[in-house]
Amino acid sequence: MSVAVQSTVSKAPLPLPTYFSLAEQSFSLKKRRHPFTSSSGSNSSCSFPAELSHSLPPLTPTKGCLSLSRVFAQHESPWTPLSSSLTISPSPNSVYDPSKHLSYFNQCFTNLGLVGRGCFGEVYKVQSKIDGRLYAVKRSAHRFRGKNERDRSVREARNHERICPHSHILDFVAAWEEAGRLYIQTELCSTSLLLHAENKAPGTDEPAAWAYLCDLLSALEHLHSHGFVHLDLKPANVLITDSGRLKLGDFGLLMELNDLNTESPYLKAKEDFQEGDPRYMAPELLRGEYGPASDVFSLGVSILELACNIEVPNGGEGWQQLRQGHLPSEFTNGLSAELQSVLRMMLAPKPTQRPSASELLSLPSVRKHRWKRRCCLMFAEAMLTLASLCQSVVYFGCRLLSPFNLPFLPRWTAPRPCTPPRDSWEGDLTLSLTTVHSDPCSPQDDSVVFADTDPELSPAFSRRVTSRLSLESTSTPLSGSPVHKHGSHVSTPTHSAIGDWSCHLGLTPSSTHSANKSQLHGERRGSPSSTKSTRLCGRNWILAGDTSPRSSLEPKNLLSLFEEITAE
Ligand SMILES: Nc1ncnc2c1ncn2[C@@H]1O[C@H](COP(=O)(O)OP(=O)(O)OP(=O)(O)O)[C@@H](O)[C@H]1O
Repeated sequence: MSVAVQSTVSKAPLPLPTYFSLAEQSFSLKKRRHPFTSSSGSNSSCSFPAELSHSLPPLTPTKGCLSLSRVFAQHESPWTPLSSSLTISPSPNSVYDPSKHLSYFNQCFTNLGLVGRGCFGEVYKVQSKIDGRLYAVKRSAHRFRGKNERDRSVREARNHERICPHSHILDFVAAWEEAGRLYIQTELCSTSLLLHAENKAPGTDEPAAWAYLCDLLSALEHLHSHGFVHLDLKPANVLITDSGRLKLGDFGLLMELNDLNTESPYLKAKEDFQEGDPRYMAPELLRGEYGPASDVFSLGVSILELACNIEVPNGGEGWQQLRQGHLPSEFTNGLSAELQSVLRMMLAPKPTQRPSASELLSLPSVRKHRWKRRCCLMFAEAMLTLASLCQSVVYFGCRLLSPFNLPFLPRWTAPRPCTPPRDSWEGDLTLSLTTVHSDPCSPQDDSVVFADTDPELSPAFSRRVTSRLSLESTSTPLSGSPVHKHGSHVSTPTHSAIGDWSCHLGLTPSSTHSANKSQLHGERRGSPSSTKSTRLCGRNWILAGDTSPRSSLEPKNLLSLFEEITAE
């Protein structure tokens, strides 16, 4: 059989995508990446591969001359709203005062820290000062160095805004430009599907793969039915909410199907269709053809990768074979015949042979799994809402009872802020003139963000990375189905507290998840506890080496407190 395969493959090799470099020739077991390097791995548009970005020494700060972006003042744009959500409504709802020497971001949000980084942007968890909710804000990694770079970022924001809301599409909130950078505000998720998959134990995970397939087919069906194609579908561009729901994001390459007939302002050349990640790229894109079937192919490759827990090749024989309709049997043999047959349909070499997203959703095998998936999500989301309610009731109950000094109630102290002591982007605009080092991809850039949060962390970059790792792991779920392993609701102000509560309710059995959260808070405040390790003891958090009684009321120990009272 392998002889037959080889002869077919060698007959008609496909042309390689223009941006192929450092091609990985065959399928291999999944590698773990550094969470704060580019999430897209070998995305061709990045200047260097993710693996290299953290092995190279950090760039030394430039002392001699100002970077080009600082010399040419045209990049120093004032705050400019880009989304209709900011231009139509009475935009910053009185929180923003343009006469103040503070950026829109700093006036309207509290920055709670870095949650991820891609080739083009850094993503921060923030709390809105307007509605108190938690959001993610993606800021371009550096000031625009030219029109093309700006166009690419603005296109992503405008594309995202054009999509009608859907339960499996990342919610867009707003976009604006300030000081030569683009900011996109979206709903906050836990992590990306890529990072989630990399934290899994090796081996196949078919139930999870069916769940991912159902969610992403729904997202594609929605996009395609509204006349759009994503053209960059891959696990790095999919996010997971705390309930485990998948959300398709990153609409930088989104195309409207009508754009073929009309004059598209952005994509014209054949090479423009090859901007996506070659590992997931449909073969017809190399000929400059695109359509909904290209997304179905990319989804097929993503599901193959996630189901078998493998790295898919970005070039060579393995890449060619996959585009000739040959699945890597050494990995797919462990999958059920049902899933293999769905994958075969999605990975058909000719776009006309591939079923559409809605046809796939109506297959009996998919319908069966979709029904189960809906039930799981409903349950997970109901539990999160319940946990949120319980938490609020207990919180307000304790606050009401605290004046009575009841012996079973812990002494009330104001909740400790979970924000860094200094707004990390404070002086974002003024810094542009005073800070000399400005390389977007170098770690020093983050010293602006994390400076003075912990004196121990400042001198050594490696420790700062540790800090960021713990930050990242607060939002990265552990192995297993995400449905049962996330803790908190995404967009309520009580996000982290709910997470701890749902941990008690069995939704988040990840001790490291919350442990890191605890560590994170310690590190951010620069308290002595930041260097102590945390461990889980029964239902209470103990700081190893910390023998002092916990005086503050924390949601983590409220449940055990109430259990003790009931027992008495
Ligand atoms: N809404 C969000 N909520 C939580 N985390 C997010 C969110 N958006 C992005 N992230 C995190 O930030 C990382 C980088 O984001 P993203 O991939 O959008 O950046 P990018 O520069 O566009 O990346 P790419 O290199 O794929 O173009 C993601 O992998 C994810 O871990």
